[in-house]
Amino acid sequence: MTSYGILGVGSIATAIVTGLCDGVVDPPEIVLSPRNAERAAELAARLPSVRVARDNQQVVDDSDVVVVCLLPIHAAEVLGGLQFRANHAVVSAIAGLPLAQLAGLVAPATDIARSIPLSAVATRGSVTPVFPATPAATGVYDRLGGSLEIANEVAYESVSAASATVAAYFCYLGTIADWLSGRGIPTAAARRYVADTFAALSGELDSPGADFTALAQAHTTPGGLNEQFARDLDAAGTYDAVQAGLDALLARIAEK
Ligand SMILES: NC(=O)C1=CN([C@@H]2O[C@H](COP(=O)(O)OP(=O)(O)OC[C@H]3O[C@@H](n4cnc5c(N)ncnc54)[C@H](OP(=O)(O)O)[C@@H]3O)[C@@H](O)[C@H]2O)C=CC1
Ligand SMILES: O=C(O)[C@@H]1CCC=N1
Repeated sequence: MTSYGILGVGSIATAIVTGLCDGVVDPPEIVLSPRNAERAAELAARLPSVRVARDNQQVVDDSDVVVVCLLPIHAAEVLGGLQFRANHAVVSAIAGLPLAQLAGLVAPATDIARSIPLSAVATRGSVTPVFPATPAATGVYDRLGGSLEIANEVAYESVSAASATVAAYFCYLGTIADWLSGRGIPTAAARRYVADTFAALSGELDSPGADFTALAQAHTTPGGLNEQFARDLDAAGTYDAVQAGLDALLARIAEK
């Protein structure tokens, strides 16, 4: 079975390792980089097929597929200091690091893919965009809820921008909950109400075609409150700001 090495054991690596191993009958062997020792040790203690390497080079030496979960600011320094083999496969989760730059850092390895995992891979509950769809990349993510092949790197970068809208989504929900608690609803109850409301609605996203206009329409009582709120946000430029923010993300991602 393919053995995996993970460089950078933070949030997304924890989700990937958990999804690959937790509750899995025949989990893969995984070796973790030692930095963030507490997190790595916790994973190794909890998951029998996971161990912690003595250094980053041992992660690379002991694995067939190296999954890179480093922060962008650390990538060049860390990867540039490691010796890869020509037969290594590399799967990067680093946002904004293009294939051409990765290739320079992991040479002589040439089997390289980029990917955009979300934390729901921990429960094998989300599909991960990959480019290109190398067997190593689809091999990892097909164990974690599926992989979505993106046609080219330009399109991949747009998907990468779109994937970075999650924190703002929670800020939106938090604003509603805070507004409620500011009006006397106990904070815990306000948060619970907002969370339950949107958790219940998330089932509607499974509708065929995920037509967001139709979904909005289905919740718009003519002359009603939803209609007013959506119109007010539109008039305030909220949706234009979403588009502008996405444009700015893409510009940052595409800046080499
Ligand atoms: N979080 C997410 O939802 C997603 C993240 N990504 C990408 O994944 C990457 C990691 O993000 P995330 O997990 O959130 O970040 P984290 O900061 O949680 O994880 C990065 C980890 O790298 C470790 N690290 C730093 N220097 C070294 C080194 N020299 N050798 C080995 N490990 C090192 C850090 O250790 P220490 O804490 O000790 O500094 C930290 O544990 C980023 O490039 C991000 O763009 C992509 C998709 C989603
Ligand atoms: O916010 C970030 O930078 C990373 C990339 C996509 C999701 N999280």
